Amino acid sequence: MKEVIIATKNKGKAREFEEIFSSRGITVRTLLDFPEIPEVEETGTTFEENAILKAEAVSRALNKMVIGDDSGLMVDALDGRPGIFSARYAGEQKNDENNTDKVLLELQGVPEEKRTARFYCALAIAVPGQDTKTVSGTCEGRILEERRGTNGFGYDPVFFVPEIGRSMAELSSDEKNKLSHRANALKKLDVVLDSILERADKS
Ligand SMILES: O=c1[nH]c(=O)c2ncn([C@@H]3O[C@H](COP(=O)(O)OP(=O)(O)OP(=O)(O)O)[C@@H](O)[C@H]3O)c2[nH]1
Ligand SMILES: [Mg+2]
Repeated sequence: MKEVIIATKNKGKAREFEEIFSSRGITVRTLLDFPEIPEVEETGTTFEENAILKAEAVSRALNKMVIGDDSGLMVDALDGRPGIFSARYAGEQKNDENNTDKVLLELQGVPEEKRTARFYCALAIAVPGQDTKTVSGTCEGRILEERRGTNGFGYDPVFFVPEIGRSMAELSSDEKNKLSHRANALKKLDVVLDSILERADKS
């Protein structure tokens, strides 16, 4: 059985990785399956550094191949914020609801053409005894003035995808998984991942 471990506790991310990998016959496990692994501190200054921290810490703990995902929203009118702080943007009150409210508040009065933004996803793949590799993917869009749709997670309800004319939370999971920052990053990991999984299958 092919299996991939993702170093995440985020249920929204976990679901997307499961959706993407299940169509290829790969089972996904996440930190929700390994509650004994301690929290990894995200002390990096870039998405890539944080993805590496998560992937390597969990790979060391389990002695297995592990993928780390560090991702977030970058709003041009906010000089790229919330960026790597996307999950903790509302400080002590951090959660998807409050983080999104904070972005909407900060963008009050900013006209549509200046509300451009992108989602960014860095993935790190850590394999015992090998150098860790990173890839990244983006998805361009713009921040709406209010929420639209209930699918997805995080900032999805306020992230408008121009090429499709709907918010990310109005897309089905299949639609999101074709164009998201996470999907775009994963495409770049495919070749590496396939060869690792082939080898694991034979051993
Ligand atoms: O609307 C969204 N659609 C997405 O597709 C998406 N991907 C990331 N994000 C935001 O960025 C933070 C990641 O921060 P993050 O990489 O540190 O993850 P996290 O702390 O939630 O979990 P973990 O993987 O670290 O355990 C998340 O919490 C979200 O707020 C997204 N928002
Ligand atoms: Mg995190």
